[in-house]
Amino acid sequence: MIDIALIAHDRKKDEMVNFAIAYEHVLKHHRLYGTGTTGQRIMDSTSLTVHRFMSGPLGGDQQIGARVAENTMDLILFFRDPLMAQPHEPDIIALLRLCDVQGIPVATNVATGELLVKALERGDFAWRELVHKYKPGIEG
Ligand SMILES: O=C(CO)COP(=O)(O)O
Repeated sequence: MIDIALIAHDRKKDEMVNFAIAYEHVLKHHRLYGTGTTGQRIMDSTSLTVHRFMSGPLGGDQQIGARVAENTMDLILFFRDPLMAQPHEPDIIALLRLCDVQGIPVATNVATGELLVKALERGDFAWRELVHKYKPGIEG
């Protein structure tokens, strides 16, 4: 079981909901987190439970970024809108930067998201469970 963050910009939320429906059988075995609206949309359309942080523009990306900085988030699925300026662009860039700092897999579009979830399904994220196990103070 790993910790997965699900985030989608407004024009990508339908895509994220469809993704969550399609891969519910995989996602249901993991701890799920999301920004406020994305998390709610997923819960409205699936039987998944998503721990919701703040909405993105109000700091949700930063809250997830804090988990990444602590090395307690294992996979980020962040379907971004490349054609619409976001008021919280610095928060988004900060989150992606922290993923690179910690070497956390991050998908910024649905195609990459599918590849990572298929990798998750076949056990390629087992190494992250070891990170949880051997990191003091982190739930394992
Ligand atoms: O803005 C977001 C990510 O940057 C997403 O936030 P919401 O899921 O609350 O819409």
